[in-house]
Amino acid sequence: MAVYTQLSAETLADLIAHYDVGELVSAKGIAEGVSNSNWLIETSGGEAGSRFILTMYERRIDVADLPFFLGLLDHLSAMDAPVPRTIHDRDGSAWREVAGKSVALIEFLPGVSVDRPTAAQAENIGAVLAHMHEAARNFPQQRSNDLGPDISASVLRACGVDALAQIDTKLPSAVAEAERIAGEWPGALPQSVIHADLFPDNVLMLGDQVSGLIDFYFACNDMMAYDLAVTHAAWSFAEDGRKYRPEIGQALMQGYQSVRVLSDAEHDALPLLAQGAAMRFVSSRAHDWTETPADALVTRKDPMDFMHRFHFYRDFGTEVFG
Ligand SMILES: Nc1ncnc2c1ncn2[C@@H]1O[C@H](COP(=O)(O)OP(=O)(O)OP(=O)(O)O)[C@@H](O)[C@H]1O
Ligand SMILES: N[C@@H](CCO)C(=O)O
Repeated sequence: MAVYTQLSAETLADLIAHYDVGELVSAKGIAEGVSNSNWLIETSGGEAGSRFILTMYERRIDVADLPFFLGLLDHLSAMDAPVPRTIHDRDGSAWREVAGKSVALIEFLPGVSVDRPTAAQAENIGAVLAHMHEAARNFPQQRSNDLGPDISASVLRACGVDALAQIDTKLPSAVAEAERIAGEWPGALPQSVIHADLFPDNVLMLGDQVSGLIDFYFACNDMMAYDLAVTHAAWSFAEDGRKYRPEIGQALMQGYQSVRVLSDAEHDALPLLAQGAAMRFVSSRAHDWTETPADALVTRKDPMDFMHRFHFYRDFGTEVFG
């Protein structure tokens, strides 16, 4: 389910008429995703092509952040990173208002999201992530990370021990662990703009090669090694989310370092950064779980998958990152 707002054919045709992309031919709602409404748009064609993604920003995203998110896509695509560029309307704007909400027309990229990555795919995603970090370094806009380790701890505290225990009796221990991580968090590792949510469903692939990085709506200025840790936590575990796949984790690290070699300080911080990355998803998933009724149309994501990953990094992180 990810079309929250119904738009009539006339409204969509009026909207598309503001862009130099030809006339609207078809618009199909996209089922994947939970945050925004998305449509696959086909037009009779223009310089920018004939297939696009139309995204309507529904919730969570602060409209004041759109210049950062959409400007970042344009910056990265101009640097040849595999990210969709935004299509600007005839007045030069990267977003418009429809039905009281902001919308953006975005380049359609080919490719599919993989459920079970191979080592070759993981190696390529590592290399593409490092290229993206390098390409984003001179992006002029700033956005702070509003889901850092302090926030994970305060979100978990706000959920409350009772609510956490109702999800799983082992979940309340996350509060003290999140506070410890926040207290030990490194301060001065190299930064760039990071994706911060590079899960397999946010990567499009053609064979072994990444054809698109999408969903930059958590992007922010933060430590590059933290983004690598997020990606490691998101990619290197089997389908049930809990069994480490060493060949994937190793290939990801190798791919990343084939483009950008980590400093000793970054390397030494990885076990802690990976614990913080896992805890970021424990906290947001626990928060969403307590806010979403069990019978809601949106499937709730299990915070315990990432609690297992957190334990793994806490107990074996030094070994895993060598
Ligand atoms: N530029 C693109 N090119 C091709 N397909 C895309 C593109 N952007 C999005 N999609 C498709 O639309 C789906 C939903 O997009 P996305 O993941 O950004 O949704 P969302 O609701 O904004 O985010 P979330 O995953 O956080 O809920 C993706 O799974 C992908 O199939
Ligand atoms: N990718 C995240 C959702 C966005 O915060 C998760 O799987 O929990």
